[in-house]
Formats: sequence, structure tokens, C-alpha cells
Amino acid sequence: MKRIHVAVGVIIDPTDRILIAKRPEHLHQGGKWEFPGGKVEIGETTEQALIRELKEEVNLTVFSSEPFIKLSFDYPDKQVLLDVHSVIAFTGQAKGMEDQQIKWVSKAEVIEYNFPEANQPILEKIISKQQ
Ligand SMILES: Nc1nc2c([nH]c(=O)n2[C@@H]2O[C@H](COP(=O)(O)OP(=O)(O)OP(=O)(O)O)[C@@H](O)[C@H]2O)c(=O)[nH]1
Ligand SMILES: [Mg+2]
Repeated sequence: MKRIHVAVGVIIDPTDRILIAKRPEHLHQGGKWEFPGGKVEIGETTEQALIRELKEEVNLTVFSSEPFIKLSFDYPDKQVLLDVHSVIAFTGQAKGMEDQQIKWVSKAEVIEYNFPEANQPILEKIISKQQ
């Protein structure tokens, strides 16, 4: 099976809240919460994919991002490489462009949501960075 390279954004607003979105039921890991993002296409860098996906999915314009964590995870039906970046420099009003529910949550609240199993190390790193 080919590992799918995914650009994922931990988007943090000036009040230190993080943007999460609910994956539509019919998709892989559907019904769970996620950090917005999607597959890196051929010829794209991770940053380019992140900019494109965050515009498409939540209507935010990203100016820069920082590598946050990179992790491989094998689901029974899919292998993913989550290339996670933190995003602080962005403009726009977040909106679920694919009719998905979105929420801004504090770093303490984020662990109360049900994420795909692969996301565990991301959540741990977010919590450990809490002041
Ligand atoms: N965006 C995103 N994908 C995640 C997360 N955690 C995780 O396991 N994934 C997995 O990464 C894979 C690709 O993400 P995706 O479905 O968002 O890709 P995409 O936006 O390009 O979707 P598309 O193929 O419908 O265009 C999915 O199998 C998904 O389950 C996460 O926090 N955010
Ligand atoms: Mg996506």
C-alpha cells in the first residue's frame, strides 16, 4: 500500500484557540474531528498543499507555517504520513466550505474531542505546549 502524504494545519488564533473541523461521515475516519488539511498533490510542496487545502476547506489565507510534527500511521485500510504544520500567520474568517462543522477550541478543550487514532501525538504536543 502506498503511504498517503497529508498536509495538516494546527491553526492557532491570537487568543490561542485552535481550529478543528468535523470529517463528513462518508469519508475515511468520518464523524471524527480533525485538523484541516488534505493530500499533497504531485509537484506540490507540503506548504503549497497546506495553503491550497486551508483555502478550500476553511476559507483561510495562510501566509506562513512552521513544521510542528511529522508522523506515520498505519490504519487497517490506509497508511498516512501526517506532515503537520502550525499556522499563526493567516487572514480571513474561518468557514466550513464543504458544509463541515468547524470550531475554535482552547488547547485544554481540544483533548475532549474524538480525533482519528493517528492524531494522538499531535494532541500530546499541543497539550505539552500549553502555558
Ligand atoms: N486533514 C486531516 N486528515 C487526517 C487527520 N488525521 C488523519 O488520520 N487524517 C487522514 O489523512 C487522510 C487524508 O486526509 P483528507 O481526507 O483530508 O484528504 P483530502 O482533503 O485531500 O480529501 P479528498 O481526497 O476528499 O480530496 C485521510 O485518510 C484522513 O483520515 C487530520 O487531523 N486532518
Ligand atoms: Mg481534507
